[in-house]
Amino acid sequence: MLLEHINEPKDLKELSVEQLGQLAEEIREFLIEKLSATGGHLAPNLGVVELTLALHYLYDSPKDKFIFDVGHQSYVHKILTGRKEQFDTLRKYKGLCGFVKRSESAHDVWEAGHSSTSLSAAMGMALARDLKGENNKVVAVIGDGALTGGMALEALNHIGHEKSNVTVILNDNEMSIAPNVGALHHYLGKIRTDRHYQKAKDELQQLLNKVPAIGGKLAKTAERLKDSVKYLLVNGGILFEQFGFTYFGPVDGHDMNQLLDVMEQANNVTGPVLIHILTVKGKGYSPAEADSHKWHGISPYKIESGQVLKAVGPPMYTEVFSDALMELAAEDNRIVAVTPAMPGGSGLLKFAERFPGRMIDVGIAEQHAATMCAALAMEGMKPVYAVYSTFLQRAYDQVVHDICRQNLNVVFAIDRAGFVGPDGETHQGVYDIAYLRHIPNMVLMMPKDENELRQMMKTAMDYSDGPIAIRYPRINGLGVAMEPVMTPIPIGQWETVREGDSAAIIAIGPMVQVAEEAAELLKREGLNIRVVNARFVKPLDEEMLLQLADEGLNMLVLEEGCEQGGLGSAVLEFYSLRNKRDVSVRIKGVPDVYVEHGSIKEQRQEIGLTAEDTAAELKAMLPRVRKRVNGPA
Ligand SMILES: Cc1ncc(C[n+]2csc(CCOP(=O)(O)OP(=O)(O)O)c2C)c(N)n1
Ligand SMILES: CC(=O)[C@@H](O)[C@H](O)COP(=O)(O)O
Ligand SMILES: [Mg+2]
Repeated sequence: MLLEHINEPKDLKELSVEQLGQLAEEIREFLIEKLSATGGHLAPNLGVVELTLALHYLYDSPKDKFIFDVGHQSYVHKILTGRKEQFDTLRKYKGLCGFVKRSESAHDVWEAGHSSTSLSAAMGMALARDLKGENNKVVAVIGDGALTGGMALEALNHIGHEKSNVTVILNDNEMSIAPNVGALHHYLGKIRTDRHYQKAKDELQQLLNKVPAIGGKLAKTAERLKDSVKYLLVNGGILFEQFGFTYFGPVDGHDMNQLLDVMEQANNVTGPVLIHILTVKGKGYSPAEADSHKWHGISPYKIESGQVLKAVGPPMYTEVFSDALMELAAEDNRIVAVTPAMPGGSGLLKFAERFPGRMIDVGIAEQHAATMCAALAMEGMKPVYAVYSTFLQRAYDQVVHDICRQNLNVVFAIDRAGFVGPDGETHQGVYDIAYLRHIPNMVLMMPKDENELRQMMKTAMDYSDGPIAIRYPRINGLGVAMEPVMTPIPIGQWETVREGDSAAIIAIGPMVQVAEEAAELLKREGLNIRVVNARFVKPLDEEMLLQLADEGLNMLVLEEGCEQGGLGSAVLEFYSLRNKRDVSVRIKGVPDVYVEHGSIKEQRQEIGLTAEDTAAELKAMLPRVRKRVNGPA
């Protein structure tokens, strides 16, 4: 076994190309075995084994800087840089991060999790290098999916302009998470299917050979035609060449010899270089090769059968959203679903099958998706922008400038709101309450359970006065009864789910259940805690807030979102703006920290968002309670 002797990149340098090939197979077996227990981004990593070996074989990390776009395909890099022993902790609490992580290794020079940032980072590092008079290599590895992200094209444009010494390795496996989309994808496809080019080129040559030697101008024209057509055919990377890059490729990204050869050639070129490699997502594990969409990010599985060990239970909120949307779309053909490259994760695959042409995947283009939805609404359609909370951060200006300011009736279906678990700090959906609620015309709501999500879907579809957003978490529902008819909820109306006169918890989303559990704990201590389902962040239920203040109840606002600017801030602002000085409000949410990977349960424990924490928080707020003398409360 070669892998056991590889503890840092220099251990690769003595290996032969054949040994590198053997090592690649050992790494594949390692990944398949380890991730069967931990889950993770298996397919992307199986596709970059040879590439990552070639990088560490040829270059000198960390002096030479490797920047992995998104970073979900950095497991091989981690194996080669001294972290293979930690793979049993991958994406677990306080364990190995599933993305590049500077605190883990000096070889991790740039972190991500969100797509399409690698080329901008590469430009910055190259510029710093040049200004400091240093001479290290800067290499960005970007996938064909990430290349559809606007930032990547902005950076490509700038790098070509600056003619910086940057090497871009385009890992083209024809997949984003789902099959990739876009004109660029089709362009790459043309280059990829070079056998057609090859055939055309050969036919052209044979044709020209048959033409009897013709003198004069015609001969010259024919020659020029042949050369320009040949150039175009041969040099599929014409687009990148026009951007100022020297294009190499397409290269078989699993052929060590080809990879090393082309990367050595590229090493001798000054200015921007783009190496286009063709890989297979999921290479070496047949279930992943057969369905790399499913195996992009996978739960633990049985290696032999490829059977995924999914926990059973009530439907995920995403599934409830998807079913409700299809029910509503069957009745309203204005409804169009828009996703930035997440049709699977956002639950839109069945919708796309059932309503052909009404599910639009724009690629990794959250900003474009938002403004396109604004225009769809402007023209009388009912766009449903399905997006993860964390990825909607990319489109903040478009939400303000194009959608809310023009007061357009876009429905935001914000998934992964709150803690997301294993993806950790780059993916936590804990900022959208803060970055949406202050925008004029926005309506923002969150259900306490899956049945209320259905009601909110109907509420949103019936609402036509401007933008409206529903946020829901990356968890299973509570298993509550689902009312067959979706009944809309009056906009801005909260709900008291538990009566009480000792204090009140104002909770949102899954925190309502936590609040009820805390109230149950405190009941044993003679406290009657009221629980309010603050299902609208905007508008607030002003009547209920004034009533709570009039009753003089101590209030604890409980939210799985940032405390600064969140629901609690909204409540405090409400009272302050009305000069209500004699109110007691405390906020319990996510403090000013990043919450790293682990399970959602562990993340709540770390932050103090459990029922026990909430009970303790409330007791600390209340004057010592005298035991009731006459019987239970
Ligand atoms: C801004 C943003 N939007 C969406 C995602 C979700 N996402 C993660 S990886 C990925 C696809 C990346 O495709 P590609 O770059 O081709 O890499 P591959 O997995 O094919 O190796 C997407 C859409 C993200 N991480 N960041
Ligand atoms: C790397 C990336 O951003 C996506 O693969 C993300 O991990 C998907 O998240 P879900 O697993 O919540 O769909
Ligand atoms: Mg890809």
